[in-house]
Amino acid sequence: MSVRSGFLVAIEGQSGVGKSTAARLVYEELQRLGRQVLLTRTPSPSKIGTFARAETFGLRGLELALLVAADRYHHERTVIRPAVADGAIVVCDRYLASALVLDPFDGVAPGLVRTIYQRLPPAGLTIILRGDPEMCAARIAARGFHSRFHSADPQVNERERAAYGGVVEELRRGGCSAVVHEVGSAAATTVAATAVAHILEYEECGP
Ligand SMILES: Nc1ncnc2c1ncn2[C@@H]1O[C@H](COP(=O)(O)OP(=O)(O)O)[C@@H](O)[C@H]1O
Ligand SMILES: Cc1cn([C@H]2C[C@H](O)[C@@H](COP(=O)(O)OP(=O)(O)O)O2)c(=O)[nH]c1=O
Repeated sequence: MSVRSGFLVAIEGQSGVGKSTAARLVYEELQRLGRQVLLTRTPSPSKIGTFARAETFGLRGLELALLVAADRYHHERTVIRPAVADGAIVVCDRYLASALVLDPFDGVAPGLVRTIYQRLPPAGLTIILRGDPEMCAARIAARGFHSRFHSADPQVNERERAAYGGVVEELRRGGCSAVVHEVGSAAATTVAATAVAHILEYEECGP
């Protein structure tokens, strides 16, 4: 049986659904299973990504979308691609789906977003976490706001939830395996265990 080695897994979904928490637990579990694994995120920890993250109140629309896109292209070329080539499973908190969802919310025409990202290599696997908007909004309120994209309004969160659902087929057409996981009221470790199961299944279906 052939097994994939070296691929990118994107963790996506509504604000507050638990992406960062799940990504960290997935990273730890894959390490425990003996995999070579890199945990990262976009906007990335690079200078461009750090600037983009810090400036969601100062920059908006196309300005911010292009900055975030520049960071994604740079991070893919300089960090993700080399790690994948080296055989690592790269777990990335937010990737293409976040742009497809968030940029239009910020007033960038959906067609333009697709054009901007035309040359970005797709993730091998995208795991979209979906949760109850009331629960996600309450978590954001409890965690605090550090971005213009964070809202404690469940209606805003519901819009995000719906928009992520709306890009699943498009990701698949782009060559990415995309799965949706409803987190319900599961503990973070349970959410991560499901994500790991998806990753191991994807790994087995290689190359
Ligand atoms: N399964 C879970 N159950 C309860 N709380 C969670 C769960 N996953 C994450 N959290 C908490 O919810 C908040 C948002 O999680 P986070 O991982 O930052 O979400 P995201 O990255 O999707 O915005 C954090 O305070 C985190 O500790
Ligand atoms: C326009 C745009 C913004 N962002 C913003 C929205 C997020 O608030 C921020 C990422 O910061 P992050 O701290 O990861 O947010 P969250 O806690 O919701 O995961 O970057 C993107 O990730 N992608 C985009 O395409």
